[in-house]
Amino acid sequence: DEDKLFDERNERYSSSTVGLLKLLKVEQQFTDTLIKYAVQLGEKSQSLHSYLSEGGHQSNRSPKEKGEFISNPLNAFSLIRRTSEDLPKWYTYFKDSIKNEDLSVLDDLVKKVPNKVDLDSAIQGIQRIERVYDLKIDDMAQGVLHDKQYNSRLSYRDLIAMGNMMYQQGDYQASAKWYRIACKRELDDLDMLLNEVLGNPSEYLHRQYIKALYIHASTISEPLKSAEEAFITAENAMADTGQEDVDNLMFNLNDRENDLVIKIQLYQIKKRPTNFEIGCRGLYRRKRNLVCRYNFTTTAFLRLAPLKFEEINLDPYIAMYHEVLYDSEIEELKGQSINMGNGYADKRNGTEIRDTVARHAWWSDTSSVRERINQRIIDMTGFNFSKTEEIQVANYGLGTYFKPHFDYTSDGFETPDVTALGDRLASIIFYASDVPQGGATVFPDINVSVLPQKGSSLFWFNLFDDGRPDERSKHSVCPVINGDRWTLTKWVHLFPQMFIMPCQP
Ligand SMILES: O=C(O)CCC(=O)C(=O)O
Ligand SMILES: [Fe+2]
Repeated sequence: DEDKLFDERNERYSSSTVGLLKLLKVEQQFTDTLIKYAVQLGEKSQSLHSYLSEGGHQSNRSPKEKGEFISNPLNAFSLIRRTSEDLPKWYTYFKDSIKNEDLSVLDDLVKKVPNKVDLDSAIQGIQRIERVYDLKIDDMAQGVLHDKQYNSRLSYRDLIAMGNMMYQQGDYQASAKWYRIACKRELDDLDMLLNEVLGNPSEYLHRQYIKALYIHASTISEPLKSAEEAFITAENAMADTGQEDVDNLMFNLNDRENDLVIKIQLYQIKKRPTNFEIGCRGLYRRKRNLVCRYNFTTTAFLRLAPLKFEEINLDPYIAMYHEVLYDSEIEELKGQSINMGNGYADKRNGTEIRDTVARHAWWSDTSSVRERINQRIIDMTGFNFSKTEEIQVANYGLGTYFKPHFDYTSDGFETPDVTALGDRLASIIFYASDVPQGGATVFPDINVSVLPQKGSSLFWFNLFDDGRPDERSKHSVCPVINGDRWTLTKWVHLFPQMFIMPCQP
């Protein structure tokens, strides 16, 4: 299966809401089948019912409810975690318990569960949301995202999965935070029946929590000692510790007062935010002396239908056109965007697994909507290009983001469109959805941050008049906290604008 794991053409459910909705359907079909055969488990069927009564499993949602459900990263992560880890265990349990029934439906479904890369990306997504927006893991576990309480929370096993990954990555502080909440959750709802099917992670969790706490504490009290050394000490010490001692330690750690001290210490040290993160948090200072007006002048068409126009930044020039995409066009676009590919921000480097930014596609269907949108860009900007040119569509997923980058390609790597038409003079992003939380477009070097507004479009230059790259055009997409982020991207190439924007002598 290794090859399949590293094949970047494989769809990742986590990297788009389109993918997450597909996975929701797989889970639904799977659990429907389990329920159908549950009677034959007799008393054991209790465990299935208690599993399904946990948050998240809910049939009969409307399409709109499904969309909202999946737009919440906690639900999305929980879905990916339990389909990739739990469903295969249920599969085995049913196969072993019900011998004389045909369970071939499950044989096919179990092949569709998310693979390790997908689960890891989902975990990274949650971690990214936590880091970039400086959220508290304690809050997230309870369904609070950026001060907003949602009706969803992470399960005991979700929390352990987060802790394990942070431990693996050597972030013992974050790891201890996740494990700590998991230990509390365990005291609340211990479920023996479920442990029979899914395994009982309790002993392992306690040992991991103790190790993570120890390593984190020693990196603070002995800063000269490396985390590596502390890790080895902790692993060795724990290997020699009997279960009774672990239980005693846990009893102390769970004591209310001790736990409070641990919590305070775990949250004491914070990383300094990058300028990109400050932008994502909406903390840049407001710009002054900018205007909003109607643009009547670009083309003859606009004299009939003026556009609402907002200046975002003067130098380099960035502007926003409001209400330029109709809902009906957006719906048509989404309908045509089922088969999208993984989008990456980094160049491929051997077998390294790259972060997916989003699912995207060149909108290649030569529909009349695409021509209409291209014509609109021509009307808006006065630039010159064929209205049959392709447009890029993107749909973001669980905590996915686009690192700070340039759209011009002068720094070496060339794409076919650039070879044929010249470098990307300007970029135009149409926001095809509102994003309730997160997902801003940020220009970290000039302190500009723009929140997506459905139907509006953002415009900026990547090059100076004479075609030299303008480094201030560096931009990025903040991770989506909650929402379904859709965009259309249009690049305006240099060559066709030759007679519209003459170079300065
Ligand atoms: O979606 C955005 O806000 C920006 C996307 C972007 O930078 C790109 O596609 O190059
Ligand atoms: Fe870009």
